[in-house]
Order: sequence, then structure tokens, then C-alpha cells
Amino acid sequence: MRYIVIGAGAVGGTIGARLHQGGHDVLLVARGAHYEALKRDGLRLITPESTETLDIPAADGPVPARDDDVLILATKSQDTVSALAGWPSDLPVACAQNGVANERMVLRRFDRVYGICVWLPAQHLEPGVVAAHGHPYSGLLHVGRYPQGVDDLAERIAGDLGKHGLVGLTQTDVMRWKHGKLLSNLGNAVEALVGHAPGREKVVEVARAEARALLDRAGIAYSTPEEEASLRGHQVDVRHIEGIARGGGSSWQSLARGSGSIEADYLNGEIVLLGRLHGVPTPVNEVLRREANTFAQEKRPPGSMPLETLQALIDGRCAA
Ligand SMILES: NC(=O)C1=CN([C@@H]2O[C@H](COP(=O)(O)OP(=O)(O)OC[C@H]3O[C@@H](n4cnc5c(N)ncnc54)[C@H](OP(=O)(O)O)[C@@H]3O)[C@@H](O)[C@H]2O)C=CC1
Ligand SMILES: CC(C)(CO)C(=O)C(=O)O
Repeated sequence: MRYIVIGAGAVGGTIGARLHQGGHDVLLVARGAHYEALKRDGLRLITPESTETLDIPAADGPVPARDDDVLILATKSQDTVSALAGWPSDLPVACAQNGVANERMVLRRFDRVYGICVWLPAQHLEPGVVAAHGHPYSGLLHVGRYPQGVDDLAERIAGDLGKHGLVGLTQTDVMRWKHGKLLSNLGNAVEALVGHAPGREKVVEVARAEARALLDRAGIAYSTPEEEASLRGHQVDVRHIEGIARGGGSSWQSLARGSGSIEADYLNGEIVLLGRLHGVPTPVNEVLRREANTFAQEKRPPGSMPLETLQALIDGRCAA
């Protein structure tokens, strides 16, 4: 089997590197300066244990497909549709992404779709260089067929992911795990806006409570942090890699790179969408979605909004 990792950034780069180290055939798909660096110098993976430069083939777009290809999609959700353009729709696609919208978007064009719930703290440091902060494993990945079930390919993908540096598990209800992860990722926008300001956890908790109430009302199941933690256990302890200040999670990194877009429409925005579908107001997640998008569009630095400003915007919206 050949794993084609589309979007070989923080998560995709780490997954591609770990699969390659586990002895699998891997192709990394990237673009711009990152692609040029991968092609010229290989992928440098920095972990708490070691730094290795891996010679993994790279491409900057679709290549002639093989029967045994599996696409691992690891772009931000806003790039899902464009990143898959040109890839044959008879290939299986596994979405190693946050949020719960990707699998459905992909299923419009591809009939074999898998969800991967990704617990893998990682950072795309510069072109060609990725850091994965988990120790002793870089990440825990739950794999399942979308919308539900486990088939032979899901077993194979989980097994292959688990061969080197990652923990791969199958789940018959992978979207339940991804909804649990979505609740956790509602904090991404808060971190991107106010950084690690003391007291920010209160805002995050209000956003999560708003979302949990909505998921309950909509009858959507989600894994709990306790369930997740009991599986993750000590397998993915986040270590500060010497000499690398982590900064923040994936949304924080989008702002730090000045990429002009952020995943908020698919994280807090997923709650806003669901609220609209069910006629339930979601003022807290609405403000977080809107402000994160504004920050990204205006290329404002991460963490530069005072917590008091964010709190006042939320209070104002809740009172309206
Ligand atoms: N980083 C983390 O710690 C974690 C992230 N996640 C989730 O994983 C997913 C990926 O996040 P992350 O790895 O952080 O994101 P990154 O931005 O680091 O990586 C995504 C990569 O996809 C590339 N890309 C986008 N469109 C295309 C395209 N058409 N062709 C080729 N490459 C493309 C981007 O290129 P460019 O830079 O040019 O846009 C970027 O290099 C997200 O859903 C995120 O929420 C989940 C758990 C942890
Ligand atoms: C919080 C974290 C790192 C968990 O893996 C994540 O999901 C993200 O950065 O988006």
C-alpha cells in the first residue's frame, strides 16, 4: 500500500514521517516553499527523542494513481475540497483533520471515506521542518469508516499508523470521537485570539458548555475528555522540545504564519451552523468564529487581543 499524505504540514508531515519510519511507501504532497524544501532536503522531523531528516518522495499535486494508494488528507478543513481536486475518486480517503465536516465534504466525490480523530500536538516550523511534541508517542489516532463501522482497510490503516511512533486504534464510532475532539478544539480560537492569558479557560469552558448543550439537544453523541484521557493515558505526554517554543495549537499557528485563513468556520463555526439548523442561539461560538476570521483576514498576530476585549464582545453578544 502507498500512503499519499495530502497537506504534509504539522500533522501530515508527522504522520507521513512515522509511516515512512514504519517501513511504508509514502508520498508527501505539499506546495510552495515547503514542497521545494521537501524535494531538495527531505523532511526534518523533530521529536523530544531525536531529530531526523527523512528522504521521502514529494509531489506538488496529483500523480498517476496506483491501485494500492490510500489518500491521507491532512490539510486544514477550509482546504479540503481544493486539495482533493484532480485525485481519482475511486481512491480511499482518510481525513486526519479536526472538525466533523471533512468526511461529509469528501463523501460527495469519493465513496470510500474514513475519519481519523487526531490527538497529535505538532508544529510546522519552517519549510521542510516539522516538530511533534508528543512523548513517548507523537500522537494517538482513532480510525474508523465514515459514517460508522470498521472494515479491513480501517484496521490496516490503524495498524500501519501504530508501527512507529504513533498509537493507532480503530473505533466503530469514529465521529463520536471526532465530536468529542471538536469540543476540545473550541478553545483553538480563544488561544489564537488571546494567547495564554490567565483566565482564558473560563471563556473556553463557556464555549464548550454552549456546544455540549446543543449536541445533547441535537442527539449527537460525543466522547468525553475522561474517556479520551483513559485511552491516551501516558502515551502522548506533551513535552517541550528543548530550543523550540511551541507557541500554540493549529489555529494559533495559522495566525503566526499570517496565512490569511483559519479553521474557525469548521470548529466554532460548526457549532454555529448546528445552532442555526436547530434554532438554538450560539452567541459565544459566534463571536469566537467571527473574531478569529477577522484576525486571520487582517493578518493580526496571535494572542494580541486582550482577554477583557474578548470577554466584552461575548458579554455584548449574549446580552443582545
Ligand atoms: N497542528 C496540530 O497540533 C494539530 C492539528 N490538527 C488538525 O490537523 C489538520 C491539519 O493541521 P496542521 O497540520 O496543523 O496544518 P498545517 O497548516 O501545518 O498543514 C496543512 C498543510 O496543508 C497544505 N495544503 C493546503 N492545501 C494544499 C493543497 N491544495 N496542496 C498541497 N498542500 C496543501 C498547507 O500548505 P500552506 O501552508 O501553503 O497553506 C499546509 O502545509 C487540521 O484539521 C488541524 O485542525 C489536529 C491535531 C493537532
Ligand atoms: C490541541 C491540539 C494540539 C491537540 O492535539 C489540537 O488539536 C490543535 O492544535 O488543533
